[in-house]
Order: sequence, then C-alpha cells, then structure tokens
Amino acid sequence: MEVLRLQNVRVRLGEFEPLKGVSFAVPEGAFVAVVGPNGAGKSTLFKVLLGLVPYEGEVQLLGRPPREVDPHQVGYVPQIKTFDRSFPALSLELVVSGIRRAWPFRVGKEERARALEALEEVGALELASRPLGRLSGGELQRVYLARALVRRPRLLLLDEPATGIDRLGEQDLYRLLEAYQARSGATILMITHDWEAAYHHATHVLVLNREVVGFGPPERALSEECLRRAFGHLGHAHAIRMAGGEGWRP
Ligand SMILES: Nc1ncnc2c1ncn2[C@@H]1O[C@H](COP(=O)(O)OP(=O)(O)OP(=O)(O)O)[C@@H](O)[C@H]1O
Repeated sequence: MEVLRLQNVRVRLGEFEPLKGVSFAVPEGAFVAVVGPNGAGKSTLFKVLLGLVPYEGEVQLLGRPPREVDPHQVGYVPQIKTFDRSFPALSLELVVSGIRRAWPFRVGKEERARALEALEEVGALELASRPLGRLSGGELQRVYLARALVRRPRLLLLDEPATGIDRLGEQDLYRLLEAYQARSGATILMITHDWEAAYHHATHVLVLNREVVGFGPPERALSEECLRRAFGHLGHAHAIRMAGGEGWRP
C-alpha cells in the first residue's frame, strides 16, 4: 500500500516557487531520506505534508489530502536548533503535548503513564522530570522523538534529526527508528545532509532541488549524476565513498 503520493505539486510564495512539479510515491514501511542543497524545498515539502502551506497539484497522505488526515497518524520531529531553551517546562510535559496536541497544564495519570512509556522506548526515562532548558542537544532530540512516537504514528517526519548529536548518539537514533519501524510497520521520511546515513539506513532516497532530481533505492538516487545535478558539484567526497572510505558529506 502507498502511504504517500504526490502528483505535480507546486508551492508558490509570491514570485518564488520552492517546489515545482514534484511527483513521487512512497510505499508503506519505507525509510525515505530526503537530501538536497540548502534552500532546496525540503522543509517546505514537510510543511505541505503537515498541511501548513497551500499547494497546487495532488497530495494523498494515508489516502487523504494532508489537512484531512488524523493528526495523530503523523509524528513530527522538528529541527531542534529552532528550540527556545528558556521555555519553562519539563520533558514529560513536552511528551504529553504530543498526546493532547496542546500544552498540558495538569498531566493526568494515564497521560503520564503513556508519556513515561514513550520516554522509556527512546531510552530517556531518567529525563522525565528534567527541565527542557537543561538537556543536551542529543537528550532533547530523544524527548522530541518520544513526543512524536507517543501516539504510535503511521508516518514519522524527521527534520535533520542527527544535527548536533555525536556519532554514537546518531547510531542510537537510527537503531531506535529501525526498532520502531520493525514493531509498528510505520513509514519514515527524514531530511538529512548526511549522504552516508542516507546510503546506509534508507530504503529510498529523494534527491530534491525544488524539483525531484532522483528518487529510488540509495545506490540509484545517490548516483554521481543525480548528486551533480542537485548540488552542482561533488568535490572528492563521492569518489571517497565509492572507494569505501569515510566522511561522505556534502
Ligand atoms: N515564507 C517564505 N517566504 C519566502 N520564501 C521562503 C519562505 N519560506 C521559505 N522560503 C524560501 O524557500 C526556499 C526553500 O526553503 P526550505 O526551508 O524549504 O529549504 P530546505 O531545503 O529545507 O533548506 P535547508 O537545507 O537550508 O534547511 C528557500 O530559498 C527559502 O528562503
């Protein structure tokens, strides 16, 4: 079954078109890495899927247009670099806000139990009563992941989830995502600038530069030709990867 289908999708922001003629379809259970240069329209694509920007063309998400989809079916992990660290709240409350989709001023017993379960699932149970402002980048990432998973979504959208976390934290993150996927059969779309992670963890790669430059299995979508078309250059990074080396980032 297809979880997502876009047909000729276009977004206009005044004169500017961050997305033009975008078409692709994602089967259930896929792990899609979305790659492309800065300003390529990756976050705009997520805004379309979350029903936050108007678009032309057709989008079917779980069989419906985005604004008609039950919001609990879609989990979203934002870029944490946009987070205001002075916000006075506890980790547990952030996770409960994923159950209610509103800020909880009092947390009920059942909500608390569900939030703790989600925190445990991402290995962050001990962070439950910590203020958000005192978490490291990697810890905050886990709490946001618990918030996204607490309703067991069928589609998970992650915007650069590995930014600011170390290599070990990054491996943990992919293990958690793969475990959730194995348990739930969920579909994942993840924006990343890390081609190596895309190559190793994704079932499909979408190479975007305001239009679809490539879409398919990582070996095909991350071909030299697609990357050159999307990024305009490869430097020596691609050759290093082809030789089996490390450090493959644009
Ligand atoms: N509200 C807006 N009004 C005008 N232009 C916008 C608006 N929002 C985004 N843009 C522009 O649309 C383009 C696509 O932005 P988007 O954030 O989708 O790119 P991205 O691929 O996620 O980039 P990055 O890798 O830098 O996060 C950018 O050139 C951006 O400046």
